[in-house]
Amino acid sequence: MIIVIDPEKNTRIPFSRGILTRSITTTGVDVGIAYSIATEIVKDLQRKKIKLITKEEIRKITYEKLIGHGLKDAARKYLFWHELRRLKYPMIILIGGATGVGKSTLATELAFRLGIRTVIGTDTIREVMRKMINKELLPSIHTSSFLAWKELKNLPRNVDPLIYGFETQVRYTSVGINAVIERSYKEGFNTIIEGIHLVPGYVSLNDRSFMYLISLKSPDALEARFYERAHYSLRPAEYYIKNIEEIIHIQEYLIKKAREYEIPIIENIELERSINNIMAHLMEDISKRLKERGIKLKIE
Ligand SMILES: Nc1ncnc2c1ncn2[C@@H]1O[C@H](COP(=O)(O)OP(=O)(O)O)[C@@H](O)[C@H]1O
Ligand SMILES: O=C(O)[C@@H](COP(=O)(O)O)OP(=O)(O)O
Repeated sequence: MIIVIDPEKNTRIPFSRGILTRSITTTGVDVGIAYSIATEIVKDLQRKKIKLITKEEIRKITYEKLIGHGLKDAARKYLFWHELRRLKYPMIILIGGATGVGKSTLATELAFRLGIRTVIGTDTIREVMRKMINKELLPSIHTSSFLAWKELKNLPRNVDPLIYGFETQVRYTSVGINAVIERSYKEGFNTIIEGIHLVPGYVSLNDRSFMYLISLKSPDALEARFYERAHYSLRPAEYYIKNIEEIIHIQEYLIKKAREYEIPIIENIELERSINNIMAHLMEDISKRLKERGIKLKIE
């Protein structure tokens, strides 16, 4: 067995090909290729009869292996994410978008790639609020976001009822969301929050938060996602398809808001591409913020 030592933390853990594969996938390299590179590294270590290795040495070997495979860009990205981990740079990643566009799928995959352990859905935050504030007191949070308008009495004149109802639910849910953001910020831990209630202008952004809006413009593709989701969850596709016009109208509103607040919009057609797109944005955004703070990464 090969043991990995971390002289800084004074820890010893068994070498895991899975962990190494995951760290290589942060660069956007296909998981199959990442696995075979990790396997090559293991074989090299075994051939050289290495029993103890430091994390720093693994980093160097992996970087060189990526270069050796002609993956120069991936090698640079690999070093970037490792440097960031060393800097202990906390991130709050916010993934917004209409229902069914793929937010929770992307958030889970992103968490896996970045080794982030906390993923919170705004649906869960809304659910907690529902238990605390009953339907009579706050009807707008006790239904789906696209039906909230039906719960409101005395709708103001000259407003779009659907958007007014949606914004009302968002305004209340944002109280809980912003509390989670503040807590993550204060504690300095990595968090991913995903959900329809993350709306620019309502969600509080700070120097550690990175927001992206996920879209899926084709109604047919969105419909297919609802059927796909119904295979493994109890959320019936028909319920969402019946309301698809409202859902698409909310998506248009979210896209408008994202443009207004300069939030990157990621069209989620293919999962792998969307993830790589978000990772590329993140890398660029983080580098920019580090530069503004006068922090230089070793790789630059
Ligand atoms: N890029 C994608 N390509 C194909 N299917 C996807 C993609 N992203 C998500 N899905 C599927 O679409 C469905 C809805 O995704 P989900 O993550 O639950 O959406 P949301 O959290 O935005 O409501 C899920 O069954 C998911 O597996
Ligand atoms: O309110 C809404 O529009 C959806 C959002 O959920 P996501 O699909 O965005 O997670 O919640 P639901 O009514 O299905 O509990």
